[in-house]
Amino acid sequence: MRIDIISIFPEYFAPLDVSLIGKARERGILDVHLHQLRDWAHDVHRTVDDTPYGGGPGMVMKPEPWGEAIDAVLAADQDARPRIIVPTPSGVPFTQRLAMEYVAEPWLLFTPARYEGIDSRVMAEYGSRLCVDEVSIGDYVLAGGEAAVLVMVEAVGRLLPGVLGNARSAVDDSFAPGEMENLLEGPVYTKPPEWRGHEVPEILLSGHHGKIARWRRDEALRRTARNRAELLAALDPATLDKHDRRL
Ligand SMILES: N#Cc1c(-c2ccc3ccn(Cc4ccc(CN5CCCC5)cc4)c3c2)n[nH]c1N
Repeated sequence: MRIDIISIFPEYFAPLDVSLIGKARERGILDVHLHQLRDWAHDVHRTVDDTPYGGGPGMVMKPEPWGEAIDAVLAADQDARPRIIVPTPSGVPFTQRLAMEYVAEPWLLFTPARYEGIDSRVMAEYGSRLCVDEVSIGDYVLAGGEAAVLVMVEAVGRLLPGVLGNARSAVDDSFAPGEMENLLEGPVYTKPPEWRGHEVPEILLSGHHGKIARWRRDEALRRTARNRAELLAALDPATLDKHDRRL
């Protein structure tokens, strides 16, 4: 998978050099290209913003630098077309299901903005011939889109084949489509068996895999009911057997 990111703060993406994503890049599973938007702002001050038409707070990012920058990225591979992902507070929710859709794409182009966002003509220009998604990572307001790109790149990158390794499968994730979809993970434990008077639940030491699976599902249901009751309502009744309903 190729990922391009255009930003006025490319240094914001230093975290993509480390850990899971950094290793995936070293192994050639992921190919990340960072671009400084100001390289396509040709005035002496490398200006990328201006006042909003119609008045209103803040500044809006000018269309010209973005248009030239996106054209330059598209020219990198004229036989392919990236899916463009625009982080914005007014976008569709970014979910595990959307991450699974994105991991199937060979090429993603992220356009994190600052100020009050990008002149709307930019995505109108590319939306006529490319897939352009406006996406939000949550119902709170950030100062720009870079943090959202870090979140999305990690959520998508960890799903790439070979990134998580054999020890872990994304299929077991919370929110992953399937039986565990809409269920939060339950508690996890490791050695020692007793720590400051706190013991590991006996069932987990029993070696009885069927009972352990049932206990984990019960705990997942309890935590979901406690922290995200609305997700329980979305659970397919067929996946809730009589035992679950007892909880
Ligand atoms: N993903 C995601 C995001 C973002 C996000 C993503 C990208 C940018 C680019 C700039 N900002 C700052 C900003 C702040 C307020 C507004 C609303 N204004 C009211 C009047 C006109 C707009 C628009 C932008 C961004 C914020 N915030 N929260 C998320 N989940």
